[in-house]
Amino acid sequence: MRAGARPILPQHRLPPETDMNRPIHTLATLRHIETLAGQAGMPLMDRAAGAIADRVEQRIVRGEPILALAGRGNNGGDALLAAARLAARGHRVDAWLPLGEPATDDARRAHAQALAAGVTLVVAPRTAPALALDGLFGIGLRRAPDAAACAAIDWLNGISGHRLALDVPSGLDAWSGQVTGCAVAATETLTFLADKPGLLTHDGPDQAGDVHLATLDIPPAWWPAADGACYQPDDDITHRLARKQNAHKGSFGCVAVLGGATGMTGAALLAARAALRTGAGKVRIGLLEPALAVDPLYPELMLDDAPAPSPTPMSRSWRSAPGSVSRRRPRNCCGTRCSAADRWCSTPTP
Ligand SMILES: NC(=O)C1=CN([C@@H]2O[C@H](COP(=O)(O)OP(=O)(O)OC[C@H]3O[C@@H](n4cnc5c(N)ncnc54)[C@H](O)[C@@H]3O)[C@@H](O)[C@H]2O)[C@@H](O)CC1
Ligand SMILES: [K+]
Repeated sequence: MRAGARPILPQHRLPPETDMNRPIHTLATLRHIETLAGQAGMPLMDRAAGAIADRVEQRIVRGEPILALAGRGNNGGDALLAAARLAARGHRVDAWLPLGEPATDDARRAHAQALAAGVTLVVAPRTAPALALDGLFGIGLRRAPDAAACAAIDWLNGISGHRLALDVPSGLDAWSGQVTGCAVAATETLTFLADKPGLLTHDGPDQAGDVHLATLDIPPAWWPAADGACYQPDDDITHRLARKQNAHKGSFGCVAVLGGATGMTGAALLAARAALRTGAGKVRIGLLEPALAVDPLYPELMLDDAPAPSPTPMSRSWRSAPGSVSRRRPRNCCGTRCSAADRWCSTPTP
């Protein structure tokens, strides 16, 4: 890093980069990391291009046609620089810029390198590619794609080949996960630096396909504490929890789940099962309308009636559970409402 260019974000720490717990950062943090990399002379686009080219070579065999679809920003730059790398490795690569010439210095440099490496610029795709790189828009999407962008996106969505989205599928809002207008339906997304919230929520999971992360070797000290994490437990999570052999359910805390108004038992059960699977020792469900004596899949769950309304004293077990509760019915079907005054909380609803 250049002298004087120090990271300014607090609480630096290593982002946990396991498949089970991938950090999620705000787009502002990613932009800040990008700035630090620029100050340090760290070639992030080159690293992204290398990761893209490696990924492409896992998907196709030499000789199959590749198309790089590039927008005007650095997302397009990623596509063009990857195209340059692939052409230099002997692949057959076309590049299509349906929105016009590159508009950033890095993208212009990538464009020049692509041409120098033998990438063919086309005004319309010549043939159906075996793989297309989607580099129209990344985290710089500012508004719904216009007609020209949607036409290119529609074309891309119509090919039978592999659609590899770079950073995020073009048209998807990298923060909200929403699609307004049109978006690439990727078969796979290679995202850079960290997972984007938009890949994980709303339309994101449907649009992104399989998501892979290329961290681009950012120094761990540059990362602030993550704003969230993509938690992906496998079915055997409990065997990964570090526990003494001589432990029992009383050693790992208690979770209380309240819910299960008439016809809504499932939400309470799912929440309670999730608590068990993530390591809670005792999990009690207070059903507003008792419908079950036991959960046959998770018989270790303790099913109960929801406790009586305050000020009636609650049973000892419910008093020891997190928070205190009232038996007042939720005001919507799933009881989304949480209130400090009412002191009950139940499951969220869309
Ligand atoms: N943030 C980082 O650290 C890194 C960023 N990289 C790449 O750079 C991307 C971000 O690049 P940019 O900030 O240049 O942004 P983008 O390339 O995502 O998009 C910006 C361009 O699209 C135009 N645009 C935005 N919305 C539009 C719309 N609805 N219709 C038509 N044009 C529209 C803008 O005018 C601008 O020309 C990332 O997604 C990633 O692919 C990578 O090179 C690696 C590192
Ligand atoms: K993209």
